[in-house]
Amino acid sequence: MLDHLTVVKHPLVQHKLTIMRDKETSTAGFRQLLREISLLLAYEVTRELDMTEKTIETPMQTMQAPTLDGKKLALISILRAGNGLLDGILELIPSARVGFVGLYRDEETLEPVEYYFKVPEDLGDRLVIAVDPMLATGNSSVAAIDKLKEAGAKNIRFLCLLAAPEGVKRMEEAHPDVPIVTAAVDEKLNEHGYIVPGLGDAGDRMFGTK
Ligand SMILES: O=P(O)(O)OC[C@H]1O[C@H](OP(=O)(O)OP(=O)(O)O)[C@H](O)[C@@H]1O
Ligand SMILES: O=c1cc[nH]c(=O)[nH]1
Ligand SMILES: [Mg+2]
Repeated sequence: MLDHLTVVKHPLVQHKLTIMRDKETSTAGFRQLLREISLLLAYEVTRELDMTEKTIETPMQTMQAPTLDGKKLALISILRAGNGLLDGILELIPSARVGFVGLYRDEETLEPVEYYFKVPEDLGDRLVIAVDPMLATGNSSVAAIDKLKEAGAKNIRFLCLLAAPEGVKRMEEAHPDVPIVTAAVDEKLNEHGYIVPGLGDAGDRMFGTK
């Protein structure tokens, strides 16, 4: 089992995150860095996968070699910012199945509003990795994981870039069975529900919408 919370302290992750936080970093730079960092975070969130062995012929001899066991895993992007993590991880795990949960946060209530849901049918048979760069109040990720469980998912991990302590606590209470992997846990949320020091609105910075 992964720990309930894993903070990835790898120097490359921390260096790239610092550039992403910088408000002078361009949209193109932010998007590229998110892609790069997602590969490193994917390495951590895919620890402890079930393995088996198969017989192969190397050019030298026959051997029993390790290989991943079970069905292909399912990556679930929490739209829209989740797509920034998804693209990089798909380079590493090209055969993964992919689903989408469309949610946006009402700016007044901070409650998630759902607008789309499409996931692979047999989620219950797969390891499910839900991705969203930001875990702030936790309202969006808790709602997305509620929906994934309703759709049958049993073995879920959550990958984000940046978390607030409030969001980590909320996830621990609502979904204690879901390990979280993140690059950093920041100080707190501000009065508008934004992570501080944070990096601003991940979706807007990634897509240049503000
Ligand atoms: O933990 P929470 O308080 O729920 O906040 C986190 C959510 O907010 C952002 O999405 P946003 O609503 O801005 O939508 P977007 O991805 O379309 O920009 C972010 O990508 C998370 O989904
Ligand atoms: O700081 C925050 C909080 C929620 N969503 C974001 O994109 N950033
Ligand atoms: Mg946004």
